Amino acid sequence: MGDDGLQACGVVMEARAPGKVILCGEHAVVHGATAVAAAIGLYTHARIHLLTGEDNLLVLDLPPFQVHLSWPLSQIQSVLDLSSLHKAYPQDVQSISESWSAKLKQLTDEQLPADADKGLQAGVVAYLFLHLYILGLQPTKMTVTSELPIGSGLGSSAAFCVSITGALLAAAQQLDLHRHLGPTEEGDMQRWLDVDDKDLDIINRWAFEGEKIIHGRPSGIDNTVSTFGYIVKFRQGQLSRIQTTMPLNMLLTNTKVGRDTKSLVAGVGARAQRHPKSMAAIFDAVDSISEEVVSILQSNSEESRIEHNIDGHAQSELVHNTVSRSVEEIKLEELVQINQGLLQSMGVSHPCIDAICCRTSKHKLQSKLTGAGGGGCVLTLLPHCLKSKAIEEVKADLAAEGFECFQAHIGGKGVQISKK
Ligand SMILES: Nc1ncnc2c1ncn2[C@@H]1O[C@H](COP(=O)(O)OP(=O)(O)OP(=O)(O)O)[C@@H](O)[C@H]1O
Ligand SMILES: C[C@@](O)(CCO)CC(=O)[O-]
Ligand SMILES: [Mg+2]
Repeated sequence: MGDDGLQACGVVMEARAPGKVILCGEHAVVHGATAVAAAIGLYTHARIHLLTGEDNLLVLDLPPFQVHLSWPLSQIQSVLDLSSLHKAYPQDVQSISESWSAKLKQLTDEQLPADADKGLQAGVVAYLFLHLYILGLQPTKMTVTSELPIGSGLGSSAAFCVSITGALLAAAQQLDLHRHLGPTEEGDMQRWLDVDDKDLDIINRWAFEGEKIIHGRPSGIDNTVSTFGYIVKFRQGQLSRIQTTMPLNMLLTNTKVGRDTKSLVAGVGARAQRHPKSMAAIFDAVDSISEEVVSILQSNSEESRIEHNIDGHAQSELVHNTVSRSVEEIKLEELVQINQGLLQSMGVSHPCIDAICCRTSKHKLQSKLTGAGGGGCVLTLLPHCLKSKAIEEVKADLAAEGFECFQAHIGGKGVQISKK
């Protein structure tokens, strides 16, 4: 018996799914443009315990929200028509119906405190939907914790959906898992298993259905990066992995201004309806930026990083604005600056985001919002030659303004599973 008095029957599965940064193309990607995103080394963990039949409950613990919810299975059965579930099986990905959406909201509202975070309801509805469709009415306890700031542009909603889906499919014994032989991450004693590619696709498709419940109109880029990991180019539901030898270092700064992706995406959609031609031109410009970023990342780096002087002597780096940069870094910085200008034109920047861009430009560094904007996080490109002392100065400058800065590993693996 656990601390909470529940009878776990010994099966525990855990999935971890990374957050992401969008290097370029957010919002425009919802309207068909190309975007480039990368997984970051900050994870959401979903741990599922199968409970014995004595505890006829679905239990959901969300420590970041200090929320503990539990539904008797009999209550769920009395509210929902579960006949559609008999036809469902995990490979057959389904969308939530209007009637299920209304009933799951009702089940959620009965449990959540009246003053609960407004975005939380959608997250809980997504959990109930994914649980009932993937694992059915099996009694379980799910605990979801996260290293990501929630609602800050680093893809917490996608990591939530991907990790829950991974844990549910693992508990349903629907995943082929591979032991990876590489070293475990420093200090991480847990053994993480990779998921077979065909199963990653199923995780991704269910997680997208969860994102739709939280976001309204997601492009699918966030769940795709969280599922597959690495650096990806994404356009109209299609992804291709970007291999690069270019060092991609960035500083992430959290404005700590709360916002939600759903209303920001809706706001850009409304602007596009009011000004279809002008906004289409902006989305086109973003598409060109993303294509250029892809070609820079994929350029034969060693060769093209060498810039030739007029007298024919090669110099490996250019001195641009006092810090040495490769030609690619200079181009990338310009594209980040242009993309941020276009995001401002879409109406998704914020005075705090603008203040961070302005602060970092005083250090000759370029920044843009990442994710949905309206607050949340800002990324700042760090040229590979920038000394750690200079990085500390930028961080101190931003901290003095009340902003929180951090660095994260870029381009790691996507969702993984651990069994106990
Ligand atoms: N650990 C978590 N526990 C419960 N719900 C979560 C968790 N992480 C994310 N969510 C859900 O996701 C919502 C936040 O998603 P939102 O899309 O607004 O921001 P984000 O995903 O962090 O940023 P972006 O979409 O710009 O990358 C929360 O309101 C909640 O519904
Ligand atoms: C704002 C957006 O483009 C990215 C959010 O991380 C929304 C989406 O693509 O789903
Ligand atoms: Mg999100």
